[in-house]
Amino acid sequence: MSKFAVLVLAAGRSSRFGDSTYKKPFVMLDGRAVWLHSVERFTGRDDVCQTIVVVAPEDREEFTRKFGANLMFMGVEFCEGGAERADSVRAGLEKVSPAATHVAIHDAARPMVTPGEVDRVFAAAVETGAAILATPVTATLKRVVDGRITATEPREGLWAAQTPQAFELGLYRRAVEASACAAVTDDAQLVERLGEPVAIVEGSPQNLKITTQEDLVLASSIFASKPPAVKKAAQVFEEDDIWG
Ligand SMILES: Nc1ccn([C@@H]2O[C@H](COP(=O)(O)OP(=O)(O)OP(=O)(O)O)[C@@H](O)[C@H]2O)c(=O)n1
Ligand SMILES: C[C@](O)(CO)[C@H](O)COP(=O)(O)O
Repeated sequence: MSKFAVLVLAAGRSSRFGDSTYKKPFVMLDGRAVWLHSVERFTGRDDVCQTIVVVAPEDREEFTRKFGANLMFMGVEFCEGGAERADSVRAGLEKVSPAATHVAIHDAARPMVTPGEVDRVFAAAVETGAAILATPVTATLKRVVDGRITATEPREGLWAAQTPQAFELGLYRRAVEASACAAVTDDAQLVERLGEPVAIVEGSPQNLKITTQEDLVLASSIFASKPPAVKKAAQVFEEDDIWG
């Protein structure tokens, strides 16, 4: 049976999150910290052998003080991330258990991912070696220079990448080793650079990444729009659509 090590990335600067006391992985959403929602999508899965939260060095002390009990109760590990996303991924990779056959990398800032989406992207990664959640681009895309439209870009074939992004572990280690210190904004890019195929698994726009304060409002309204009983029951039974 395939076993996934899951890296939940929470070590960013939240610079687009505006004036907030806490960085976005640590703000409350529907009564729990954003990072906790994300981690809960993976802990307790039979195909997950390890979950590692990656936090910024400057957040380590407060994170362990506030959430140490949660980590211990859930059997979740943590490590310090780096200045760039790829540095945080490398730090997490160094802790991956020898029992793992695959690695999944998930933004802590994407707390709305559903168990069914995780099922599908994990299955695709086992089948193909590399897979990511994504949604087809539906907006009309404009290229803008100095506040003026300079072109309308064709959107045919364009998808917006999400996470989890999941890979056969050996493949991903090769991709990271070959990448030097590439400035990449997602994890699939490193595998693409090897010339290896990465499968797309269609997700939902509800698997939004909390980047700005407005995204937090959107995420809160999605939670609020679901009857608590259904949401709770679904969470207990891990149904595909936990939103009922
Ligand atoms: N060096 C980094 C950069 C990002 N992340 C994580 O990767 C996810 C997606 O990144 P992003 O939304 O860009 O988060 P930030 O980098 O914090 O946001 P910003 O660019 O606004 O500072 C987030 O959960 C973030 O914590 C990380 O672990 N380490
Ligand atoms: C990984 C990602 O969430 C896929 O859309 C996105 O690339 C993260 O980018 P960011 O610049 O770190 O927000």
